[in-house]
Amino acid sequence: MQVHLRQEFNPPQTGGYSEDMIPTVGFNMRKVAKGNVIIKLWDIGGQRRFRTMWERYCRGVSAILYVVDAADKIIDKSEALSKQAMVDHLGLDSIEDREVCCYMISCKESLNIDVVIHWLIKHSKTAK
Ligand SMILES: Nc1nc2c(ncn2[C@@H]2O[C@H](COP(=O)(O)OP(=O)(O)OP(=O)(O)O)[C@@H](O)[C@H]2O)c(=O)[nH]1
Ligand SMILES: [Mg+2]
Repeated sequence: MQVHLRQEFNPPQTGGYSEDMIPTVGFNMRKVAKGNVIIKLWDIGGQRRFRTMWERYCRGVSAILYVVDAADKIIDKSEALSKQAMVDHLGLDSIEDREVCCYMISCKESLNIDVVIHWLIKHSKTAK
């Protein structure tokens, strides 16, 4: 899943939505309210056949968020890749033209999700 964040000041959409545990086809868009900030998230399909459309969704966004399965091993499972191993595998230390950070998260355990949201808000264009 790729989440592209764009900060806006539109009112949030009301009403609930269902979360499907199926691969993303095309994209999903959600607006999430956090304090007085509205975060507009674009969830883009990660399958190879969708990757040509990624660039289109990156224009003008505040942040690009890659959710990487720790080499098919997930943080809430004992065999997960360590954070440093993940950073090394992705070559994140060599990126110099933009701010990059890596968090180990678990959607299942709601681990570090709030930290990621806080980072996104702090680094959004209009927040500076
Ligand atoms: N244990 C565990 N499983 C997870 C976690 N997050 C997602 N999963 C599982 O991983 C599988 C894939 O999750 P998705 O959210 O569909 O993956 P995705 O990256 O959005 O995939 P695409 O939509 O194809 O890009 C599902 O079976 C989820 O239940 C997590 O934090 N822990
Ligand atoms: Mg998905």
